[in-house]
Amino acid sequence: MKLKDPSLLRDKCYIDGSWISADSGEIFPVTNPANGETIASVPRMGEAETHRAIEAAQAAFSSWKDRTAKERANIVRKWYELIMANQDDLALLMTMEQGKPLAEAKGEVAYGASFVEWFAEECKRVYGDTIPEHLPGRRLVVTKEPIGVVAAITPWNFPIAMITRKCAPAIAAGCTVVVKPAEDTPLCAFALAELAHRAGIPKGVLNIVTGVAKQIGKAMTESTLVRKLTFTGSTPIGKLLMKQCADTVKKTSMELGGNAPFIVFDDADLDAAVEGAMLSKFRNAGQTCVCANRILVQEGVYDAFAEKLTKRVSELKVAPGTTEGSQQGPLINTAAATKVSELINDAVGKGAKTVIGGKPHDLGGNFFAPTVITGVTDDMRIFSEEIFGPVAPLYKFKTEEEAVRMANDTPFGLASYFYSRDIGRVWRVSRALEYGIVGINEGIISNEVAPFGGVKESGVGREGSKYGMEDFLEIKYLCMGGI
Ligand SMILES: NC(=O)C1=CN([C@@H]2O[C@H](COP(=O)(O)OP(=O)(O)OC[C@H]3O[C@@H](n4cnc5c(N)ncnc54)[C@H](OP(=O)(O)O)[C@@H]3O)[C@@H](O)[C@H]2O)C=CC1
Ligand SMILES: O=C(O)CCCC(=O)O
Repeated sequence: MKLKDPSLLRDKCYIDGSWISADSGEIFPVTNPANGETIASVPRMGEAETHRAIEAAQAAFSSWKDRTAKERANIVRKWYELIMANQDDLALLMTMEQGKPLAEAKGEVAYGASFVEWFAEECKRVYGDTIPEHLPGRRLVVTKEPIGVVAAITPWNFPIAMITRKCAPAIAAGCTVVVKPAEDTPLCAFALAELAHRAGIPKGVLNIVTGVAKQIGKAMTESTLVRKLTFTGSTPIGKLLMKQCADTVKKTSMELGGNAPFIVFDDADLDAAVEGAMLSKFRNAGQTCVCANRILVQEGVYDAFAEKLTKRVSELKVAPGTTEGSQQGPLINTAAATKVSELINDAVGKGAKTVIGGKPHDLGGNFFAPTVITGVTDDMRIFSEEIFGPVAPLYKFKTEEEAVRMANDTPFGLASYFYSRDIGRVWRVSRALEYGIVGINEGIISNEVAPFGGVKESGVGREGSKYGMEDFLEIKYLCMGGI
């Protein structure tokens, strides 16, 4: 891997401002999902090292929180500038360990950096309140304080943005953080730590620990020093971590699985809907929690939509992420490709029809052919499970009521999308969808200025936007008498 700045490729954990090996000296390999080759080996840490990282974060907390907001803002802003200055190297690291096409990886670096920029600005506006007194001679004041040591556990599908979306608000607010990145994508996390170090983020404020997920998660959740756990990943692990946090009553933020409906009504601009579906469905090879998971199309435009979508899907260039013009890289691992095949086979076995794709790509390995299947119904596994792959299943519906019922027929409630040009329907359906996010005539809803998060079993809390800061703050109420 040829980085412009080779020192961004780190293979040790970052604890208390130093690069550290596991106590045991054990390591595990990081592989390129496009060809299975080992890129680096990183420390296999466990409970003891995680507790030390938490202690370092606790030790750094009091002086970091006592800096003025402007001082913290300037340092975090510097971090943003360094991330953007190293966009090419970070993107290459990401493509090598995660697989997404280089152009998409560059986009994620900018997207990830946008949270750092936003929260550097936002931390100067953590305002409190005054409340009209309830009795004479009293003054009631509300202040907001950083919550303390934060533990963050992040997934492999956005190796930079999921870390910055958590760490930037936490650090800007005055918290200190211990991050456990996914085992598949630790190198981006280390590079972010290296840049944080160069930006002047003091030792102990940001720590990165890699290793045995269960042990690290145990140390993070049982520690009384950790006041908040923020997690992005699967719903079962999110539920497990929430349970583990109960004993020490930690505040939690959970960004969990989705099962996004993408509804196309008869009155939609069909070309716009196809473009929106391409973006929402095939971004990151379908491996996002906000990807369109069920495409519901009204009967009057079903065949036309299927035809137009299939044509666009046939044009997708599948290739290793480092190949010029690649639009879809490999899936993260063999298990992911196997699961996608199983969901398609189940649907086809129950009567669905593969229009294009439907099988592993000719490139072999973890590459999967971009797929459209029609005639999909709600008794198939694919209706209720997160696909996390490049498969567009098309369901047919007759009425608006039926579409809304199908859309809400899931325990998940993260992102939803619909295309319509009827203003009355736009308001009705927006209100009826039980989701944290609704994209209306829009396939990409993620950005740093808007609140990202779900309802039902998709999670708790919001990331990004002014609301994303609140999750790392505690309210303190001062009641002054004798005035
Ligand atoms: N909502 C979302 O954005 C995401 C959803 N998913 C969904 O989950 C499926 C499985 O993906 P997967 O990567 O296995 O998701 P996981 O939920 O298992 O992994 C997410 C993070 O949690 C960590 N983790 C796993 N088990 C524990 C534990 N017991 N204690 C503490 N941390 C733990 C992982 O570590 P490690 O990597 O070391 O195992 C990783 O850092 C996907 O196919 C997709 O459907 C996956 C990723 C993101
Ligand atoms: O899939 C996820 O893990 C959520 C990130 C997606 C996004 O920010 O758009």
